[in-house]
Amino acid sequence: MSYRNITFFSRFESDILADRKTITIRDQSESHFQPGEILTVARNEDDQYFCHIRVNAVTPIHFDALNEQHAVQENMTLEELKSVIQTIYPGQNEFVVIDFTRLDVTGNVAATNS
Ligand SMILES: CC(=O)Nc1cc[nH]c(=O)n1
Repeated sequence: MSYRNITFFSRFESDILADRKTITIRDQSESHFQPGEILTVARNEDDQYFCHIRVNAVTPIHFDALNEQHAVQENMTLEELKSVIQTIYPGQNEFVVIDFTRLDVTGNVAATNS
């Protein structure tokens, strides 16, 4: 079976593999993912595969509505999160929050609390 792809910057890889990062905030160009969909995850810099994730929810959000809960789910402070998003997407305000669960190599949910 083939899955759609998503990439993350390599600096996020360790947090994703440790289940410390369980959301990603993307612009409209990546708002097409669907709840229940399984995605193949690779590093943005070298396209190296590193895991699969299951999409739990895709929720529109304005930049100004980002809050502490999002920051916790990104394993960042809110200040860091807003800075990261403004750097990746300069001048943009409309995003989606993609809530995801990492899958283990057998395709099962990896974390025990999901
Ligand atoms: C490659 C890329 O855009 N990666 C991003 C963007 C926003 N959030 C995130 O976790 N990763």
